Amino acid sequence: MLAVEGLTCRFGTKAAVDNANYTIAPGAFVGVIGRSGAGKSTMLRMINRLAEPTAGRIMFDGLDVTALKGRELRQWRARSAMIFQQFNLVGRLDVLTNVLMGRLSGMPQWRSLTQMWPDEDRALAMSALEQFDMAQYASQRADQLSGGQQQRVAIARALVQQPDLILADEPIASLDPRNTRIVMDALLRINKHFGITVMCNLHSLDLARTYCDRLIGMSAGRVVFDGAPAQLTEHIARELYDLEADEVMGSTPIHAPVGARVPEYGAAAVA
Ligand SMILES: Nc1ncnc2c1ncn2[C@@H]1O[C@H](COP(=O)(O)OP(=O)(O)OP(=O)(O)O)[C@@H](O)[C@H]1O
Repeated sequence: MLAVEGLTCRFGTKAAVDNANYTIAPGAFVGVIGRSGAGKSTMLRMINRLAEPTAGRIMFDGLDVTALKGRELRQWRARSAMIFQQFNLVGRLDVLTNVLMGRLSGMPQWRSLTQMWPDEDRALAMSALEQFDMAQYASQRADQLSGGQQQRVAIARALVQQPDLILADEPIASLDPRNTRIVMDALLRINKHFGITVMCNLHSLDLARTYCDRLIGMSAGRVVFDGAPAQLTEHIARELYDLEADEVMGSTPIHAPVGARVPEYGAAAVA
């Protein structure tokens, strides 16, 4: 269980996140929504401790995440895998090595320097690539892949960290509609098949409604909505997004049944 208590992050006088309070049960798929600048990235980055809270606490299963330092903080970062809009792969390295990077935190430093990966780690990494139909690209340089493929490699890397929590910061922001769907399906698969909690920042309300079982709506740093997608009325959505409402609510519904559907092995294969 993740518990956020009075969580605040100020940059100068401005509160990017202002007194956020919520709990997230294991296995949830939570969408963090809101217009640009609402504080979504800062919220996720604080949970991973990439951004330092100014006040408040983050608790995870009794662990005070806000107090962690050194090795314990590195362990927490492995348990709360981040996925970024720009994938953050090492372009000149092959796909398999990029995925194996997700195993680094559990490895002695001398071994990580030699890049002599244990067989079981290689097997785990290949299996993660297979989950997202990327195994055939294992020996290819990461920078030769399309954006959607790169993001699937990043998701495979997150998966081999064997995290408790995946924090995805606008993971589809630079993808076309087809790859958006493939990547969101990959996250849904991780969530439903492996039971890993997912928190995902999304600009598109349509996507958030389609994939998430709970939405946290932010505006000017504050949590102004917290509930099931069905509870987010058009009226609240318009308040949340203001002038951006028409843009994010879209005109074409995305036909993916909410919640229960888990993409089959290979469903993401059509890249
Ligand atoms: N390192 C920083 N220094 C100063 N201000 C920052 C910093 N990071 C974020 N902010 C400010 O905090 C506010 C929230 O930013 P944040 O990136 O968390 O919002 P967001 O909802 O993720 O927006 P977007 O969807 O555009 O990424 C913004 O006003 C932003 O300018």
